[in-house]
Amino acid sequence: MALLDIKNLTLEIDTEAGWIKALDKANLMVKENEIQALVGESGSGKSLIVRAISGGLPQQMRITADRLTWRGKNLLAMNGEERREIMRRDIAVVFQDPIGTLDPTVSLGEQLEESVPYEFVGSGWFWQKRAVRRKIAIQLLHKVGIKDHVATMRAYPHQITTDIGQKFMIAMALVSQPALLIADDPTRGMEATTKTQILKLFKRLNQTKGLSILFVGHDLLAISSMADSMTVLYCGQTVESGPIQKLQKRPLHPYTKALMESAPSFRVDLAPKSPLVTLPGTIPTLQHLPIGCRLGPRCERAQKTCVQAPEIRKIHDHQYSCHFPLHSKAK
Ligand SMILES: Nc1ncnc2c1ncn2[C@@H]1O[C@H](COP(=O)(O)OP(=O)(O)OP(=O)(O)O)[C@@H](O)[C@H]1O
Repeated sequence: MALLDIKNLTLEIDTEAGWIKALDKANLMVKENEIQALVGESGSGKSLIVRAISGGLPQQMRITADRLTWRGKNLLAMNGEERREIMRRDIAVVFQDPIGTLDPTVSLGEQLEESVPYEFVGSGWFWQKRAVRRKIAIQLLHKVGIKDHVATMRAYPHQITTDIGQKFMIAMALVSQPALLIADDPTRGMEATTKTQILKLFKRLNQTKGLSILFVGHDLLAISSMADSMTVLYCGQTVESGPIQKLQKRPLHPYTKALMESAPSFRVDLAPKSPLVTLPGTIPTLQHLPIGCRLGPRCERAQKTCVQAPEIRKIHDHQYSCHFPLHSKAK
């Protein structure tokens, strides 16, 4: 059974121009023990999917879905408390801008110790419980590659670097031993060495602890080095998903191909100094969304039919939504 299963998720935002579909029937599945990447250009709706999973959307957003389940249970039918319990124990999210989500007035050590679930602390006198919390916190910091736990635990959020901040937030996320870690663009803006450390950490957690990871981002090189499968989002619509090697070797959606080609080293067959092939135009704003397949105006394979949104088609574990996929006879 899939851990997380999202089918036809639509998220509308109330804007001055009325309700706008920022996500239009998006699909995503994360299986047990896998690293699933969610990729797409900036503004394609990746963070909105993360917010829809986390719950607690602001009033100007509303969602509908044919399926939004966690281990088969309907998240949309749950009350606030049930939903929070899943987010407390089963699903952990590392958001963008890690340090901004911490309390600036409390030391990192205290914040981490406080977030250890009471179930893990056991019974005893308060100083015994505090010692258990501290031990768990130190172990977590070492696990994420923070060696100097003393300095880190004493520090306040404004005193640490972005890299330590990101590792610290991963430690905070792991404290409840979740089954799924959602990392929203966790390596954005990081220098190469730290990025590699974080990616290796994710891979290790996946391989040794069986942690499932939803890795959200646009760094295709990083993603190809660690993810098992990939879901590609364009302007709020899921265009393709499947095992990463299949998408890499033989993408079926023109957008996936363009995305791959925009990351030159991702393509094994690209000759040195080849010109970069990218799509013409830019991702449309929410106020000017094309009808049907939203890639239409930028797609050289588009035809009249593309004003109707394509249904999902499947070839084994490879799914795509395109009327005129690559490698097909049409066009
Ligand atoms: N609170 C909001 N009000 C209005 N529009 C919003 C809001 N949040 C997101 N959007 C719009 O929804 C679209 C998708 O945003 P989202 O942040 O999910 O993109 P993204 O793929 O995560 O981008 P990035 O990679 O830059 O983080 C964008 O056009 C964004 O401007």
